[in-house]
Formats: sequence, C-alpha cells, structure tokens
Amino acid sequence: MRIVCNNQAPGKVIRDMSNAIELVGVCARHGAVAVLHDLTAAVAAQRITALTGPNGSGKSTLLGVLSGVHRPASGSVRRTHARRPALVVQRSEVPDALPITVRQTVAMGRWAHRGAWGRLSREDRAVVDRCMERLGITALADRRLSTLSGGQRQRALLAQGLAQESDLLLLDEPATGLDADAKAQIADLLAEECARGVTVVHATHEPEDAAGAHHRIALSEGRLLAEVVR
Ligand SMILES: Nc1ncnc2c1ncn2[C@@H]1O[C@H](COP(=O)(O)OP(=O)(O)OP(=O)(O)O)[C@@H](O)[C@H]1O
Repeated sequence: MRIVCNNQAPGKVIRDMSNAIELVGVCARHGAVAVLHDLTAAVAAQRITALTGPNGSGKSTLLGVLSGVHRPASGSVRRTHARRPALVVQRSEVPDALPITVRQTVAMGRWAHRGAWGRLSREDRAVVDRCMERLGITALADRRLSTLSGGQRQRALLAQGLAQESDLLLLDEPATGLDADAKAQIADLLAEECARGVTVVHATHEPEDAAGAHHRIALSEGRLLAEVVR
C-alpha cells in the first residue's frame, strides 16, 4: 500500500493518461455552504476507487462533481473517459411513492442512448433483461419499486447503472445497510465491471466496504485526508 498524498501543493497539475478523472484545486458549494475545499485528487482509469469519510464529509458532493452533475465553484476537472458517466444514487434518494416498476427503473438506464421519449430498441430491451438477470431481479421485473426491500431496490438501481453501459460507473453507498451476502455480491459485480475495463468509483462510510478497492480517496470535512493506492 502506498500513500500518494495527504497535503499536496495547492494547484499541482496531475496530467496522467492512466487517470479517468483529475481534479485540481476543486471547491464545491451547496448554495452558501462550502462543502469541498481545494481538492486535488485523481481517479485511476479501469480501477476501483473508494471514496471514504464520515457522514457529511462530502462524498456525495464529490460523486456529483465526478459525474458532471455538480459544477464546482472553482478548480478544474479533466476527463479522459469517453462516455456519459453512470451515477447510481443512494436508494434513500428514490421517493417511495414513485409509481414505476423494476423493469421501467432499469430501462431508464437506456435514456442516455434513446432519450426519455425514445422507443426502446430490441437491443435496449436485451440490455435491460441482461442487467436484471445479472442482479438476480428478473422475477421482480413487474413489481413496483416501492414494494421492494432495501436490498432489492439497491439491485434495481445498480441494474439501471449497468444498463447505461458507461465506461465510468459512480455509485453512492451501494452496499450500506445490506447483509454480508448482498455486500459480497455487489463487491463481485464491481470487480467484474472493473475487469471489463470500466472505471468504478463508490462512496462508503463503512471502511470494510472499501477493502476491494485499488485506490482510496479519504475525505474529512470536505478536504482530502489521504489518497491511497494498493
Ligand atoms: N442540497 C444541499 N444544500 C445544502 N447543504 C447540503 C446539500 N447537500 C449536502 N449538503 C451539505 O454538504 C455536506 C456534505 O454532504 P454530502 O452529502 O456530500 O456528504 P456525504 O459524505 O456524502 O454524507 P453521507 O455519508 O451522509 O451521505 C453536509 O454538511 C451536507 O449537510
């Protein structure tokens, strides 16, 4: 294990083509609240990176910056990944009352390819079926999301992320609150995606969930505490 940095020179430019994303001096805010402070870090391409830190340390905000959904207040974000990132949000962020089935949830992963109003092609439907099968949720396809357990709902969201067929998969707390078997299955799935050449980043506040990662970005109160490469 190698600690790469914990107090980099401000504004240092990383510029390494083996990185999928490089952040230099990134500050991010939610309205008036400053959340990320002068963050310089890199996400290694085709590796698994864990974002770790306690609740409120800025992991979800950093995932938002990495996905491009959250625009930094200052600093630069350089990307080498080719496709639109797939962001799998925390399952607690999906409203209980959302009246959609598991199949519809997974099919939303194809919107990046077809648009929300485009008809799914035969290939899209095959991708949706394959992703449900990989997550073991085919039998749940016609169930409303709101009727599922937390673990089942997590699988549906993961299947949606996989259905995007992106080369950058970002996941917010994918294993939090799941039992040991479900955690192991998700860890295997992330390892499979990585082996296929996908860059995987997942946020967790449970240190044991970061065990399978090649690279760890540890945050504390929105600042880089350490960047560790295995
Ligand atoms: N929409 C928002 N408006 C104002 N402040 C926000 C908003 N979203 C997050 N914050 C604040 O930003 C800080 C970082 O939140 P963030 O969700 O990024 O942390 P986190 O490490 O992902 O937390 P958790 O592990 O609880 O999900 C927290 O202090 C939080 O209260």
